[in-house]
Amino acid sequence: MSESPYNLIVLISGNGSNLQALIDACASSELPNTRVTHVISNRKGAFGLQRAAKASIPTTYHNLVPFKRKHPQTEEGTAAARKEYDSSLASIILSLSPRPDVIVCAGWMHILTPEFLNPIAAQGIKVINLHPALPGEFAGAGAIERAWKAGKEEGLKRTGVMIHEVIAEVDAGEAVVTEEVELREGEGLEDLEKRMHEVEHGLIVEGTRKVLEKIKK
Ligand SMILES: Nc1nc2c(c(=O)[nH]1)N[C@@H](CN(C=O)c1ccc(C(=O)N[C@@H](CCC(=O)O)C(=O)O)cc1)CN2
Ligand SMILES: NCC(=O)N[C@@H]1O[C@H](COP(=O)([O-])[O-])[C@@H](O)[C@H]1O
Repeated sequence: MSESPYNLIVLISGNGSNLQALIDACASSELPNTRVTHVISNRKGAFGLQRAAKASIPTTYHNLVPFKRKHPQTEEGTAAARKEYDSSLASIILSLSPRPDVIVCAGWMHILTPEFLNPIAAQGIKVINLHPALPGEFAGAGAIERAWKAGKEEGLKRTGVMIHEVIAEVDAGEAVVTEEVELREGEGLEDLEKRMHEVEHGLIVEGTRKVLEKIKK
């Protein structure tokens, strides 16, 4: 990797354990010459914001409510609000210094619209996402529970985790790295979730490193 550091902006919505994995990797040799320069959450109470603050990483709470208030509470109004919200999110990110090399969705629980994706792509910034499923399976929210149920009810033998490029179609972007996770007969959902999160914490670092290795600084 080059002398000038690689800059990551991480989008979160919750606990931030995957954010923590990235922060720890930057502090070790796992992600050399790399730093998390900003963390953005769509939820004020996200514990990941506290993790960032503890690591002296600047944070932003990007609240959807002010955008919703400007539109009628209809399907169309909500869609318009989300587009304005996403456009604003892109403007916030593009106004930050240093400019990110990669934006990592680490439990970011909003579907990103082209109003976000297009201006970011225009600046040559990659967006990647951690998804607790394999390519083409269980797209969207609640993937772990859906796989667990498929194991119980349909005999599914394995699920997995992937880091993928983010495109408009949800969880359909090219996979950067994947790892299968076996489904164990009689295992409870919480135990599967624990095993999945352990895989996530390693894969988010490996996937970020793979993307950074392709960026020439
Ligand atoms: N355009 C894209 N946006 C996002 C992607 C993507 O691949 N393309 N990945 C997701 C992350 N994600 C799964 O990995 C995901 C998260 C949330 C949802 C979802 O249905 N969210 C609801 C709201 C849920 C909430 O606010 O509690 C919604 O957006 O209406 C789907 C997929 C990140 N975004
Ligand atoms: N569709 C994306 C998705 O469901 N992501 C899920 O959000 C969690 C975030 O945890 P964290 O806040 O502790 O990193 C991850 O564990 C992942 O399974």
